[in-house]
Amino acid sequence: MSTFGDVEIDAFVAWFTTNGGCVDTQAMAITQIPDSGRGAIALCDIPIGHTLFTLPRALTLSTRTSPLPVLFGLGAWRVHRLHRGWVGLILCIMWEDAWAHERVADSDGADDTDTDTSTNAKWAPYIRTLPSTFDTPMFWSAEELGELEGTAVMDKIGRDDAERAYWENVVPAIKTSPVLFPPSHHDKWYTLDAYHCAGSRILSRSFTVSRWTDNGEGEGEDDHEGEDIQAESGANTVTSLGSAMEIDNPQQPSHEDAISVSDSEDEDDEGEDPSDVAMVPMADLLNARWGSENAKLFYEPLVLRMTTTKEIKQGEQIFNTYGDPPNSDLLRRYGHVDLVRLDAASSDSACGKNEDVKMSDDDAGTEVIDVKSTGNPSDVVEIRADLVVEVVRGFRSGSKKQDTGERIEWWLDESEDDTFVLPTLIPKNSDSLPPALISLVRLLLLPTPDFTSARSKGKLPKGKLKKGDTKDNEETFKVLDEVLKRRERMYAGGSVEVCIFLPLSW
Ligand SMILES: C[S@@+](CC[C@H](N)C(=O)[O-])C[C@H]1O[C@@H](n2cnc3c(N)ncnc32)[C@H](O)[C@@H]1O
Repeated sequence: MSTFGDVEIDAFVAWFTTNGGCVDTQAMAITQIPDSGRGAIALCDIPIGHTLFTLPRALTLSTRTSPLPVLFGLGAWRVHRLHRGWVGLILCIMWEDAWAHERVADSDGADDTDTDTSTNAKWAPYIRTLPSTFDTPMFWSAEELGELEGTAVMDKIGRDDAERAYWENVVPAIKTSPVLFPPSHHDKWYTLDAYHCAGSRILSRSFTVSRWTDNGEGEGEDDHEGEDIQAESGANTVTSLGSAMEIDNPQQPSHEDAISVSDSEDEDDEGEDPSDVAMVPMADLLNARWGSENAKLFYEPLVLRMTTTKEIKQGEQIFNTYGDPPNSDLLRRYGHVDLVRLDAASSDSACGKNEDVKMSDDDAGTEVIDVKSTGNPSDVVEIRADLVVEVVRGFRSGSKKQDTGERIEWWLDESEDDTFVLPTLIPKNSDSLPPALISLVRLLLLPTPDFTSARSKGKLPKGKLKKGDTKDNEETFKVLDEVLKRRERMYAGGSVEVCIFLPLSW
């Protein structure tokens, strides 16, 4: 396979094919892509439905396939709570990393492929291709993070939770087994930095795949956006937003035990089975760009198959989807943002144009981009319900203020919306403000007798404005206007242009 002299990738491809993977080396190559690290390109025109590569399930790396949980002892694994969340897979990756590099050192610098395929360094050539530094906000200084104030990234970085799991679960676990985790490895391969690095590898590269069942359907496939079942029987798609599947690995008799490392009762808060999360070699070398997906990973009983979903011309990049998330998620998970041309004039539907954004030079010769005409069409503005409540409190007269608590309680019982999401690109002929937001504002503004009556009927105010120029509408608009202004002021990095259309009923 052409890798343009990338020796790490050459070793990886050799390992991949020796271990049952197949790549169409006439059709694709791995190369450096400007500003995106490595990526895959088409070596010839490739038709739709073409298999680019396949890999056996046993080549994916998860807590189901790694020998570590069994070697450590499944009971002890649970005692150290390594079966919850990502912490177990993080430890498996740190352990693979340690042995992938220490074994090379043991063999006087000569890479020993036989050793790599022995029990505890099976994924070594793959692990050596993975990044060990990241630009994601997890690694930003406090000052740099200040630039993200007001965005949805801030509440989702989760550094404190991650570090708690490291100190409470990982550190005590590695101290219990000097054979698996030699003390000489601790300061090099099991540091807090190494822990964050392994976590970031999972965040930016792991796949979520529904558990395989005999009838050819994945369990929980509705849990993940972007997973569509293909017409072809027995083929389900996998996205890089998620997890791994049941691994059939007859060479590892202990595997059945490993499955019990994590069962459905160990699902995390979002209902995901942590052992569904897996690293998928080769598939994770594909980059992504908004609206540009042209290949998808499908899972079949024995293999995972990367298949083209569009025609790809020679020289074009092969993109796998990350589900086209907003830039806040892209930055947090992958460390990059998507800037595509926004054609607001023809916004009948999502209106991004996915050609590359050209940069121009300013007077000082620095590359600049026109942020007004480029962006990510999936971007959103999140408005928390408590901001709405705060604004309404400022508007309401003293007598009405007393029952605000009751109104909020009723709202949460009935609608459960505590955050409202505004698209930054609004399709033509659609209401721009979320109906739930309008409903909440109207509820908070209702005169007390109307509130009492609405509650007795169990009917929240409608999520649209009344027809005509009523006082009710005027007040609702004042509140919405103030909410949007305050939300805008929360952004440290400047304002966001949100184009608000009046709801159709206005
Ligand atoms: C699944 S990996 C893809 C392979 C990766 N480029 C590599 O060199 O190993 C995802 C990472 O690739 C990079 N990436 C993917 N798509 C990108 C894009 N459109 N722009 C910039 N970086 C991108 C980001 O660093 C992201 O975390």
